[in-house]
Amino acid sequence: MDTLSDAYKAHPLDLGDIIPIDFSSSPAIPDSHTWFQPNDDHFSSDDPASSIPVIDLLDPKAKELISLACENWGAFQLTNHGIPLGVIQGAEEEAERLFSLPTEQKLKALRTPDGAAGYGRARISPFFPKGMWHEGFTIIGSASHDVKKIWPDDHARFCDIMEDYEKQMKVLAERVTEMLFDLLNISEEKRKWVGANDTGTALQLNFYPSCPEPNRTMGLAPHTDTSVITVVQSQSTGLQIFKEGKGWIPVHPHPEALIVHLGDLAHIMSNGSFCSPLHRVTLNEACKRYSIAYFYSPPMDHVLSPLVTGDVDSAAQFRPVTVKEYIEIKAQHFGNSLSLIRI
Ligand SMILES: O=C(O)CCC(=O)C(=O)O
Ligand SMILES: [Fe+2]
Repeated sequence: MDTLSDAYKAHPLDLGDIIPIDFSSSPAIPDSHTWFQPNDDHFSSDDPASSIPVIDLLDPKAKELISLACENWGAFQLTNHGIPLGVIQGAEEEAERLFSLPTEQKLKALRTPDGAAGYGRARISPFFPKGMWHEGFTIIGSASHDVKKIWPDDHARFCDIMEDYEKQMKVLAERVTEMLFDLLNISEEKRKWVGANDTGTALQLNFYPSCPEPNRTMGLAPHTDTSVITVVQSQSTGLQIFKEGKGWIPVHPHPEALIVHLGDLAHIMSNGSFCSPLHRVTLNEACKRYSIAYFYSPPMDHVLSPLVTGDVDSAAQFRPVTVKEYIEIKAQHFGNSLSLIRI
């Protein structure tokens, strides 16, 4: 069975697109990381009332509210999600412990040019002319192979905490995915993979160092996720979601919520009725920011075919593709990928 790592093998990156700069020794923004000039107007105004909805998973109307959020935003914040606070905080503390290490130590676990797991720049970096104020660490399956290189004698704590975090995220992701599939009337046959052990999951730890001139650079550049759903934890502001006609809308993290985004695979499966939102991360002068994203997708050989109802209007918008094929298209064509499979 192919894995997520196999899907990336055909598109190796340059080392320059993998190695982050040493942010601790960058008192100013270097030209390589300058996205905007001081007077550029690129941040939208902030109206907290018109951001993504906060939905209580135990609300009897949760399914309907999720349906509306998926149509309007492709994202929502979820409370009463069942993941203990200790698990969330424990994972964030381990992410912080890892990213606080000296650069030489983190570079021991640098991602290989054709690999998907390990330490490095965001995988979307080659599609942008400028670097991002960000470091990432990707875990696919067990973290121990990479973490042993960083902490030869002390990797068990990190690995155990991340493994437990992933297990709990999987249960939540399955629950939310089943709700989405109920809403879309997806058949038993097409949802058999939910709950299986060979799903295409990945855990992405993100670190955004504090930044001397936050308005001139970028934390994470605009992108859509490839997953069916992504569950993100972060207690800090910075995430923004693009809303057609309104611009970039900040997400104000609810202290007890996790953020759920739909990815391109959900957009394809729903035949475009649910959207995979463009999102980005901005920076802060005073605070560092951490986030952990759990990507949940079907197995690589699963065929995605858009849901088509009996309506004349609902002819399939996308040709059928396997998950692996779509990930390979995205690794090469990034933001144009959906249009490349459009019928
Ligand atoms: O840091 C965040 O809040 C979002 C991270 C994200 O979008 C990603 O890892 O794909
Ligand atoms: Fe994302």
